Amino acid sequence: MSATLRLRGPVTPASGVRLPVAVVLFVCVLLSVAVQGTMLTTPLLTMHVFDGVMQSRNLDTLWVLAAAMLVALLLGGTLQFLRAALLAALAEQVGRRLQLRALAASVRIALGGDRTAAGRVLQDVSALRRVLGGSVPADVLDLLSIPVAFGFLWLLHPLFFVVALAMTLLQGGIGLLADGATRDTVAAAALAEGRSRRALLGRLAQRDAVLGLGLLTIVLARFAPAQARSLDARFGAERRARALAGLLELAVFAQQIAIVSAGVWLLIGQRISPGSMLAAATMVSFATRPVVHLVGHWRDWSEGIAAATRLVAVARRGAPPAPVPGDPSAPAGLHAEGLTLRAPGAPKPLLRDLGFTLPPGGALLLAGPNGAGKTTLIRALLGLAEPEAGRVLLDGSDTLRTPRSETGPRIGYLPQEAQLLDGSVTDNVGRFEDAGTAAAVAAVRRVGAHDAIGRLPRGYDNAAGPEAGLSGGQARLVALARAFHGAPRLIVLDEPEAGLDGAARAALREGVAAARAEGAAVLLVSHDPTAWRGIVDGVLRLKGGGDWALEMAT
Ligand SMILES: Nc1ncnc2c1ncn2[C@@H]1O[C@H](COP(=O)(O)OP(=O)(O)OP(=O)(O)O)[C@@H](O)[C@H]1O
Repeated sequence: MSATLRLRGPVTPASGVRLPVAVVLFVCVLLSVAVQGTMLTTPLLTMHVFDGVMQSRNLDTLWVLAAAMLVALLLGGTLQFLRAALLAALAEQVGRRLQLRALAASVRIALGGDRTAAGRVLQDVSALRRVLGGSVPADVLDLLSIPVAFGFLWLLHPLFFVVALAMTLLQGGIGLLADGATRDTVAAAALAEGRSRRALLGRLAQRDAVLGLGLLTIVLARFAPAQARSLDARFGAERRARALAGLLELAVFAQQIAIVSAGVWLLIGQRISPGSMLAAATMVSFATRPVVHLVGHWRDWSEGIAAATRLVAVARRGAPPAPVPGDPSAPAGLHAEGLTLRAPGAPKPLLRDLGFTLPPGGALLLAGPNGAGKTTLIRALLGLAEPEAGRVLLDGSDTLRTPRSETGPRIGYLPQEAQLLDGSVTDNVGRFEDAGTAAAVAAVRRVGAHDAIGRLPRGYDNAAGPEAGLSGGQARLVALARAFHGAPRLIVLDEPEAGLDGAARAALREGVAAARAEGAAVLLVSHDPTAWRGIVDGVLRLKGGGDWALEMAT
């Protein structure tokens, strides 16, 4: 079945039948109805054996009925196997699709500053995949058998119907109780656990400071209480869950006793036949079994629902802003108007009503004291953060509301941290495009880093990702070259001189001048404006408290 139903990712017609999720779900529902149909024949045949064969003493009828039961069971088993295969393929496909979408959304949410929600996304995707791939979907589909089983019970005798209904409600009630008693605690414990684990991992990344300054004991002492609290909450929830699981077992026993007692009472009053009583006992367990299963696995589905709810919220929050068409009346280059920015949770804006135009070939230096909002402004200019008011246009395209696939290639950006990805120097400089080594070498040369790259053990083929072991300065040179790659229309450099030696700084200034000459608009943050005199056209100075000034060189 899975060979023809290749539901993983985008399926090519040659590799198997392409089935939409809705169709697979519909087939699963049909299969479930068929499975339930075959299962429900068992009590009916049992009734016939008891009432017919016992009276007629005809063994031939017994063999026929036994063979019919066997066929029904085999058919039911086969259909159940097919349904399980379909559900597994469905879970796999949904999981894969979800993972990529959720990851994209979580990156956007992390950009907005909520790293906790972003970090939890992959955990939630695995929780949901576990639930979808487990027994819960089949149990939910088995709920379809409940109305049919109840209908049969009513026909056998309304008392059986009443007993079954009471038992189903009791077991469902236990499930709701278990969920209500533990869901919030388990969710809060998981959240606290994830948060403290991430905080600890963050400290591990600062290993030199932690060990060198003898801070390890303090770090662990801070981690321990939060971890203990979340474990206490989790263990408490599990204790309650175990107690309720015991209650559920009692309810199942009570159901058997109740149905047998009702059957015997009806039998004594000669209101039903012995076969009906046996059929009712089997039918009641059919009616209540899906509920008992779901209640038994309440934690799986309750965690799955919580994970799905969070993922939907993440997808909504992480959706890219609705695209807007370009503004043909806007000036060429970078144009900001009415820009007001506020740091998350801050009472006052960092910047108020900022407006300027940086034409192609122009260069501005962004200056201001620490914390004045230079990086925040850069992120708003690049469309990475939404301003409180105003808009930013690059050659008429709104940088926030134009698809990144259009604006990304027109922008060169050096963030404060190099942020290199797994791959070689060439891959990182060339943004993993197939532009070839020549374009990467040209960008590296432009920032004067060719010799430095040549000194790496494998030169341009050297690994450059976060685990590659490049020095801070080497990583920064690679990131700097990436910002100049492919003749971007706008080059934004956040403190580009940080970590560079004197020769590299001089080469950088030459690179900026050359990029300007080729028509790029350049904006760079520096705490040393004098070093850039003659290379930039002016200084955009952030003064703190929302004030700013544009000082053009005369
Ligand atoms: N995600 C955030 N959450 C809360 N506050 C933030 C966040 N990002 C920035 N801020 C605040 O906004 C202010 C400006 O920060 P920003 O990094 O833009 O300053 P900067 O001018 O680049 O500083 P520096 O020169 O030190 O790099 C700071 O007070 C900072 O604490």
